[in-house]
Amino acid sequence: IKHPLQNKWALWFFKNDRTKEWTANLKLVTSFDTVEDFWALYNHVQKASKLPSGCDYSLFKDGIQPMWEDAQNKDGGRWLINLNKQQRHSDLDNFWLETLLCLIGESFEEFSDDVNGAVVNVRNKGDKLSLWTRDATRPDAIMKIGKKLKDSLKIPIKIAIGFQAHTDTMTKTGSTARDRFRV
Ligand SMILES: CN(C)c1nc(=O)c2c([nH]1)N([C@@H]1O[C@H](COP(=O)(O)OP(=O)(O)O)[C@@H](O)[C@H]1O)CN2C
Repeated sequence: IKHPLQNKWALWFFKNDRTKEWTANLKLVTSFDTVEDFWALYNHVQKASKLPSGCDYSLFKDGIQPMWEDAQNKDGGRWLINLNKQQRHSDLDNFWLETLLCLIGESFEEFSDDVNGAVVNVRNKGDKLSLWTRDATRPDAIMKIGKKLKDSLKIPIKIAIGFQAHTDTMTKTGSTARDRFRV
């Protein structure tokens, strides 16, 4: 028999078609709840580093849509990791796989229930990887999750990553919303 995961997860794909509105470009690929089905899917789809610019992958718990407006995301936020252009070759795919394994492996332990999913944005200006949590007012959960993510991706201590509330990101004017937390 297959090895069951603690949660059921859904992989979403976003392809930037400027003639359509944002939500129309977001498609559910499939969901899975066993280790074997995760690997079958992971080995089947294109690597993030090979996607055209403007595309995203999202992996979210089944029932949560990878958008701010979802009831389970609206009060939350994201740990955001900005990659430089060289990192598309050196780190992007490893970081994304490591993040996927943290999600399906419930690596955030007692705070795994705060984790809703993760997004990788493939962009010419620099790729981004983010981990979305459900409540931006839970510093203990958010800080533990951020530290664990940073450790798992082996991001150097001196490189700071920030957590932004989705309400700030939605209404931001500049490039990135303000950090509520930093590790
Ligand atoms: C329901 N709804 C419309 C809606 N709901 C959403 O949840 C949501 C959006 N819209 N997003 C739209 O994409 C633009 C690029 O964001 P980006 O994160 O791809 O980053 P870049 O600017 O392409 O680097 C955002 O500015 C926003 O327009 C992004 N987003 C998450």
